[in-house]
Amino acid sequence: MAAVDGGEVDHLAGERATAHFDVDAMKVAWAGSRHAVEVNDRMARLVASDPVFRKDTRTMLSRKELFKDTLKKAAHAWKRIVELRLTEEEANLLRLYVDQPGYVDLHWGMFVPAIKGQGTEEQQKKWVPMAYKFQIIGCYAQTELGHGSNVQGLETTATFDPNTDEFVVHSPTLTSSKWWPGGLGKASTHAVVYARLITQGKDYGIHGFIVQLRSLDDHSPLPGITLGDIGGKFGSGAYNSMDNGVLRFDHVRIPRDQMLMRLSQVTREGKYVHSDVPKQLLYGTMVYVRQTIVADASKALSRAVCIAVRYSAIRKQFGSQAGGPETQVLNYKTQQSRLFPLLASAYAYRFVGEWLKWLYTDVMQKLEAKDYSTLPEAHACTAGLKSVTTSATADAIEECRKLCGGHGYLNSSGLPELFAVYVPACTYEGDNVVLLLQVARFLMKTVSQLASGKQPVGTTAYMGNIQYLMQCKSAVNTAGDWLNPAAIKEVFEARALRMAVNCAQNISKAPSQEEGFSELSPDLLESAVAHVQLIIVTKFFEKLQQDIIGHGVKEQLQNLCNIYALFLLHKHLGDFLSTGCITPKQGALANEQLGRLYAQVRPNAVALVDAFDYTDHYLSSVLGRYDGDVYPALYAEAWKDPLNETVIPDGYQEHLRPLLKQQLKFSRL
Ligand SMILES: CC/C=C\C/C=C\C/C=C\C/C=C\CCC(=O)SCCNC(=O)CCNC(=O)[C@H](O)C(C)(C)COP(=O)(O)OP(=O)(O)OC[C@H]1O[C@@H](n2cnc3c(N)ncnc32)[C@H](O)[C@@H]1OP(=O)(O)O
Ligand SMILES: Cc1cc2nc3c(=O)[nH]c(=O)nc-3n(C[C@H](O)[C@H](O)[C@H](O)COP(=O)(O)OP(=O)(O)OC[C@H]3O[C@@H](n4cnc5c(N)ncnc54)[C@H](O)[C@@H]3O)c2cc1C
Repeated sequence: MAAVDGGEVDHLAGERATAHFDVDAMKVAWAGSRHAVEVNDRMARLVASDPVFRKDTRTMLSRKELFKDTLKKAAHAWKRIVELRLTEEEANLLRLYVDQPGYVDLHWGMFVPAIKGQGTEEQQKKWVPMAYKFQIIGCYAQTELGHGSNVQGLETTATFDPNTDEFVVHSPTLTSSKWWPGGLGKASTHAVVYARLITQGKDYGIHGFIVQLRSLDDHSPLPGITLGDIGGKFGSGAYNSMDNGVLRFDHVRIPRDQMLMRLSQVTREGKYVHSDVPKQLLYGTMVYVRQTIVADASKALSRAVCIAVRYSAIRKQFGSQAGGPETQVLNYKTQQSRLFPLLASAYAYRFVGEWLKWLYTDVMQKLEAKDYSTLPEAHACTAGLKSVTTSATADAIEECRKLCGGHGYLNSSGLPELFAVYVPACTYEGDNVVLLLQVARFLMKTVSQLASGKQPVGTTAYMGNIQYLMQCKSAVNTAGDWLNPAAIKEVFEARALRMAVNCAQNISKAPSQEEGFSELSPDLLESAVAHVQLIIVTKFFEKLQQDIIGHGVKEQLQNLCNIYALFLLHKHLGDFLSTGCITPKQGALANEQLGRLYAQVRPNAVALVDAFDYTDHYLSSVLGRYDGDVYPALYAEAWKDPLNETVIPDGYQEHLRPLLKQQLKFSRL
């Protein structure tokens, strides 16, 4: 302890020695089970030890080279999966650790789930085995040039022709061109295409269809199909490994049985039949993927935090008055107050992601049994958590870059690429604002039902306690009182409920519900965020109720949970004060407690990021190296840049030399 506080520990081995808990046990808490630690570790090492999966020069490749490299890695990964007879769990992890966005993400992440979720048993029997063997490659073609968020506004048509028992898929306008689907541009042979179903002259709205795009012999586009890549995207390397595509149909015919018919069918005669299920199940693939994106948020955030914590323990600046050692930047209170809430958030998102996976599985089981009652909550939770965790993670990666000073801006830090790959998560699978408005709509409905005596359940159950929560006052008296989970939960519940009720009351004053909702939408966003943050805090507390084994592990998690909650309270102090949930004095006490908690995390910080168990290959950061040997690595990395291949740069003879040797002088000189 003294060594850390005194700034004498200048390498990561010393940092690890100061930890007050069993890191291996924390690895189990983080991964979910001992089995999960073992399989993660094995797959990460398998990837790290394979030269085909190297990624250290990735940011120096041209777009074409990068794309070819992605095809090579995907094919090699598949070869290893088959050769080693990996299980589905192992194969998913192997792909995760390859860590290069590519068509396989959409093939496994959306195309297969769409067929499984929306196809009949017969359709699944036909298509899923082909997809599982990679005899076909699929993508998810929903978004168009003119519409992404407004799914009901899509323009592509699929018109049934009873004469031939086929659908005619067509892009009637430029804006109906499919635009964005990952894997579509160059790799996919098939797509699940979302189009307006028209039969017997009537438009029945959006439905999914399996459409073959390219020849299985030579990969050329099939007749009537125009397709390609939509062009370079944000950042060098990064998401440019993905072939997001454009696709147009010119009266392309597909057999009737390629309409995904689990939810609704078109008969041989062209009659439209809708099963007895909610129409929203059409959006089921998006709900599934949003749930996986929450788990991905904790991965991305923990990577960035791991880099920033390790480097902050190595980096020293100032602090030496008499020629003594300088201070590790991790010892600066400002560095701690910026970094430790992000560390806590990584753990919080990990646990809420675990819970969301459980919720999703539970809802799916209920749907199988034709119980659709929990669907709205599943939608609100996946949409809200996707939105809050991805926005916070994107901001946090950028904050970690700044926390690493100048070196964080180098590609070799790993942070610019991580940010560029991650930031579209705020947009894809539902723009974060659009999704929060869905949560707000759900909250307004729940509030309006309170008057009728309907008891809310699940994550809105707290709203049933309206009499108390609308008028309660926090009893916190000392900074230490903020360590009581009940005190924290109460103010988070009161804040979320009061914000929702305020919005509902203001909406009711508007000429119409719709106008009120539109006018109040900025407030509704904040109300939705408050509700989602309550969910994350609550699930962290619930995690602490579980059987957590290992010396000191629970204590560390308790600290992180309190940091997460009190940091939010501090950040959104305006909400808590304006709704009268706490007093300014109580706000100040929360901040005081936060400072104490940071001091407790400090000696454990490096061990807490070690518990993520990331290989140096996966982190791909000279700043985040496990051994902390940062400077030689930074120095060596610079010499790998193509610009350093020659001492004299290309262009010297044409452009630099003439300039330096010029005879022309400005007349005024
Ligand atoms: C590298 C990672 C590896 C693996 C993982 C793999 C893949 C993921 C990784 C990367 C992702 C890469 C690419 C992303 C792919 C995409 O982006 S696909 C395209 C995604 N597009 C969207 O998300 C569009 C967003 N828009 C919508 O979801 C909807 O259109 C809308 C909800 C915003 C609005 O729809 P409307 O039909 O107009 O709805 P409404 O009138 O507002 O609501 C009607 C009622 O339906 C309820 N509802 C809406 N959505 C759902 C849903 N999903 N589930 C259940 N219920 C839903 C809504 O609440 C309303 O209910 P009421 O009771 O109030 O009537
Ligand atoms: C990297 C990447 C990969 C993608 N992959 C796929 C894929 O594989 N398949 C696929 O089908 N699609 C894919 N998409 C498309 C993606 O799903 C859409 O871009 C996303 O759903 C957002 O829709 P939009 O582009 O229409 O945004 P818009 O809705 O046009 O958003 C523009 C702005 O308008 C605001 N806005 C929109 N509606 C409202 C409203 N009702 N109230 C208030 N504000 C509003 C938004 O907040 C935003 O600020 C991908 C996108 C990206 C960036």
